[in-house]
Amino acid sequence: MIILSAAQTRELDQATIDEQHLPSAALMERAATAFTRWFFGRLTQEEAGEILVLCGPGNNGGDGLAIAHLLHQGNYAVRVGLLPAGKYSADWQHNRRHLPTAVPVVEITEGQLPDILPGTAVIDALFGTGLTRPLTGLAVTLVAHLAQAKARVIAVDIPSGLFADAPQPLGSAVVRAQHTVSFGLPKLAFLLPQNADFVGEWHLEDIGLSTRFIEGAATYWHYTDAAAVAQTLPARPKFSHKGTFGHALLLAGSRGKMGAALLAAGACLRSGVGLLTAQIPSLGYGIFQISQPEAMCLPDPQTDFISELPDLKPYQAVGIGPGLSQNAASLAVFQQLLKEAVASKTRPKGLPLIIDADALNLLGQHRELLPLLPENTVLTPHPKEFERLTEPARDDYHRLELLRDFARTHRCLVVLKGAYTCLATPTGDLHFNSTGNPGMATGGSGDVLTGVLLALRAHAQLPAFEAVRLGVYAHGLAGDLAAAETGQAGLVAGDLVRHIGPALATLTARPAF
Ligand SMILES: NC(=O)C1=CN([C@@H]2O[C@H](COP(=O)(O)OP(=O)(O)OC[C@H]3O[C@@H](n4cnc5c(N)ncnc54)[C@H](OP(=O)(O)O)[C@@H]3O)[C@@H](O)[C@H]2O)[C@@H](O)CC1
Ligand SMILES: [K+]
Repeated sequence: MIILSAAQTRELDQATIDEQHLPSAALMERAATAFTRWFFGRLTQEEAGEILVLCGPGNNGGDGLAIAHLLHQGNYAVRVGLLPAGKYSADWQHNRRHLPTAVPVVEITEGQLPDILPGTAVIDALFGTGLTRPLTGLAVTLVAHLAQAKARVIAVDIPSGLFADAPQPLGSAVVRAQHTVSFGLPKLAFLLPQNADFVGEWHLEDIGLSTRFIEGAATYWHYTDAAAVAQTLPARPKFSHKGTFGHALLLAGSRGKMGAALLAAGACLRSGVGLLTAQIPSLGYGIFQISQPEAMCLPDPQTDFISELPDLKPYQAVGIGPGLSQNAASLAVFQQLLKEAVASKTRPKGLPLIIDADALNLLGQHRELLPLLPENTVLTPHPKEFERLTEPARDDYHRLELLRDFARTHRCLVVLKGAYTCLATPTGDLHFNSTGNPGMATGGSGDVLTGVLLALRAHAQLPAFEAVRLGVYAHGLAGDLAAAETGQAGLVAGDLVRHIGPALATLTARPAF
């Protein structure tokens, strides 16, 4: 799925109207019908009580009027509050004329704000994607009134006052919704932590927007849903052998952090790698061999950390970082790895690398190493690690700019971890992930991701970008499958390892018939 700017969303609406020869009020009717379908499925007449629909002067307000009409037809008790303005959109006027007189309508003024009892279901249709500036005057008073009333707020398309694709000035008034029911495509604003309190839980409703326009639209924002990754993992041919799926090398672990190495190794093995070798400090040799009998183990001469890089010839991908520690010896190993991973005659694209955790911190301290990264190297920072590689971000939108610039400049794949993990590519595209849950905010989740990505990058048939997008999605899906069993609070990283196989199974190609 793609994500469009507010301006492109307007073009999409227009393209749909033109292509399908629709009166524009008919598209609005579709939006209102989709919204009420969602609403009917969520709240009965008794649960909803008397609903208040707040309508602004544009098409978002027009949606609100059409929604009020449909709720009334559905025997819900509904009243409308209108935000007065100098001009109203044509479709707003159409829906205002057709609103049954049995629906009470009040024009809101500073002196006459609507009564809202705690728990009242309020539908926010004040402003949508046509917002051109922060709210002022009466709209600000109304937003504050709504917040104070402790209402249950459901936003139509987007919470009023929130820009769909850009930050609003600090302190701007924005409606805080518990639910946002949006049309067609997700909005960038929904995916950023700074907007979470405004957007609440968001839901997408299909209103039959022009697929031709969507397919041709130029955007670098993407949303990885199930359709984007379906059948990405090649099916295993009957006559395959362990060499078919690659031999991966993992450099991980130090005293007190052997768990990170074990989690990454377990995840790599469960993600279909042919062979896995792990270079680990020798103190972990026994526990590693017992816990991961399927992996081969190279004990480092050092007891507590890694100090040597093995011969890289046998390997199709290398993962470095989980639990590594940041001492001089690990830095030397990391530098050596980067020098040897560069493109050569035998490996024209360079050696696929996954760089995580302490290896990212080493990279942040030694940015002179950045030009050595082979093309399509995978970096998996969380926001703090990313900041160490670049600079502190002013806000979430600025962080996305930094992310995009970084991936383009260094021609690498950067996985910025968090809710809606964002994968930035060398071409400047940003892919937000749709799977995962807050239960995964627990120690070791990142180590598991490194293991998954290591296996998929070692796979000969998966191109770099497809491998990483698939791995990020499958990792989140494993988290969702695990949380269904353990609950979010009870989820630990080891549960992700147990569920990564079933997650990948749902994303495997079915043989053509
Ligand atoms: N197009 C379609 O067919 C479909 C559209 N759909 C729906 O329409 C929504 C988009 O509608 P929209 O473009 O009319 O924008 P919307 O946000 O309602 O209001 C803009 C108005 O507000 C004004 N204004 C702006 N900022 C302001 C501010 N801070 N303070 C005060 N005023 C401000 C602005 O006037 P301005 O002063 O900027 O000229 C303009 O008059 C979309 O979110 C979805 O819900 C669906 O029904 C599907 C079909
Ligand atoms: K709204």
